[in-house]
Amino acid sequence: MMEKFLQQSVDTEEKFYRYEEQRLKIEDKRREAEHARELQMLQMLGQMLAGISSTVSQRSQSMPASPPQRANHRSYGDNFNYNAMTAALSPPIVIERSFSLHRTHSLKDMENIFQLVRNVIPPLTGKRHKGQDGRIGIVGGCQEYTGAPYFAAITALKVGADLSHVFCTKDAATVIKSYSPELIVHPVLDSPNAVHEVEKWLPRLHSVVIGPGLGRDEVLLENAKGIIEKSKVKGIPIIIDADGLWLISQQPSLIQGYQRAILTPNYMEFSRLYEAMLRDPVDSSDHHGCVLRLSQAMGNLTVVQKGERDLISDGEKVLVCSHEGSSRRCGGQGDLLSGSLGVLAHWAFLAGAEKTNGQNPFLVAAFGACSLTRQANHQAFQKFGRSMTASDMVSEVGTAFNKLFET
Ligand SMILES: NC(=O)C1=CN([C@@H]2O[C@H](COP(=O)(O)OP(=O)(O)OC[C@H]3O[C@@H](n4cnc5c(N)ncnc54)[C@H](O)[C@@H]3O)[C@@H](O)[C@H]2O)[C@@H](O)CC1
Ligand SMILES: Nc1ncnc2c1ncn2[C@@H]1O[C@H](COP(=O)(O)OP(=O)(O)OP(=O)(O)O)[C@@H](O)[C@H]1O
Repeated sequence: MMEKFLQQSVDTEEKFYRYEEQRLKIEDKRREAEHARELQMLQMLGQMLAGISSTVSQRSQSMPASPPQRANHRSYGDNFNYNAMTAALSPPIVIERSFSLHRTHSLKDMENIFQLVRNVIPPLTGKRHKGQDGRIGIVGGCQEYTGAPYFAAITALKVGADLSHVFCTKDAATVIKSYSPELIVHPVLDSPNAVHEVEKWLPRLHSVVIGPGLGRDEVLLENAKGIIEKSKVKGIPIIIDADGLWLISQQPSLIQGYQRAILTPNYMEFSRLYEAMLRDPVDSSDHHGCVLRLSQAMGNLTVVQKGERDLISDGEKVLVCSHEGSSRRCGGQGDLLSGSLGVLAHWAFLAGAEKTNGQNPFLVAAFGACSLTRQANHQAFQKFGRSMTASDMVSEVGTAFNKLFET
């Protein structure tokens, strides 16, 4: 009897989600019509953007041969019309963006690219229902690290996702739940059928963030690997951070060529990946070239090299985000970045290249997430100075978002 009831509940839930997906598609079409005029405006802005500050850089002499994945170039959106021939012949473009709200000369540039970010943000309307604005999964959280998945997951909610799931180990789950009643926490990551347990949820997730607080236990890394493989099969945007990047530096082929992936390495993670892929140490006199080459070697997926300036590349362009943050470098800031990127990547992917005026939607999403993280850092630092922690930044996410994107 109980089993029958449970089965019925599962069936009903499945129906609900199928219905919801249909609703989402209809809603998207409506939004597209609504935004047709905005698009026109954006096209004009895009032309200005191209004219203002694009500089063409030379292809690096030491650039490795293009990996075979370049044949699949630009597969981040089904409707994306990309001329692979043109891409193969054109030199990479480096777009410099040095953004500080206190430097008036850069305000115009900033406005242009921020407008592209704004354009992918779904409008808040009374017609949408729970789940439509994003269901994000965070894969990470173990005995040692419970803060990292929490920061990523709560940030996803504060940016505007409707539901935020954490897939973590059993002993991390109660701790993470106790931080926040808003999160949906699955204590499955160290279970014998972990991949299957997470796979069941994948049809309901719009993006997954793999790595915050994952740790380096071999069983957990193996499970993360299985989850990445299943997510790829479903075409879900994947953000890989922290220990997820450790896994990738051991087995790059796991994600190589999957252009719906975004890697967010910090200094150490970038060096590890770069050496694994390029068999050379990072050239500290050519940061742009390094991020460009790493993205190319990975098959043109998006790489966000975090640091004093965030360098974002898809192997063709390099965006630079040096939006003002602060000198405070407490742990957890990268988790805010990956959580916010989970949401923005979904929004940008859904909106497609049309809404981003032909720019790679994942570049636009990454730029938005970097700016947002740095703005939250800046605001929190204004209040707390040296005592600022990642939790203080989480509290600033809403106002930072409004300041940058809701104006
Ligand atoms: N509260 C939490 O639960 C937190 C957990 N975290 C997790 O901790 C795990 C390990 O992350 P780590 O970043 O420590 O791992 P890494 O092994 O990548 O870092 C190793 C060391 O490199 C150092 N390093 C970082 N940037 C550097 C730079 N620019 N120059 C020189 N050295 C540098 C770090 O201080 C660290 O000691 C991840 O799972 C991560 O998600 C972090 O996200 C921080 C917060
Ligand atoms: N020197 C710096 N100056 C200004 N901002 C920085 C600097 N270094 C990093 N950031 C910003 O901090 C954010 C997180 O980067 P960081 O290098 O701290 O990540 P991380 O080490 O992966 O974080 P975590 O502690 O969550 O693992 C990024 O948005 C980046 O822009």
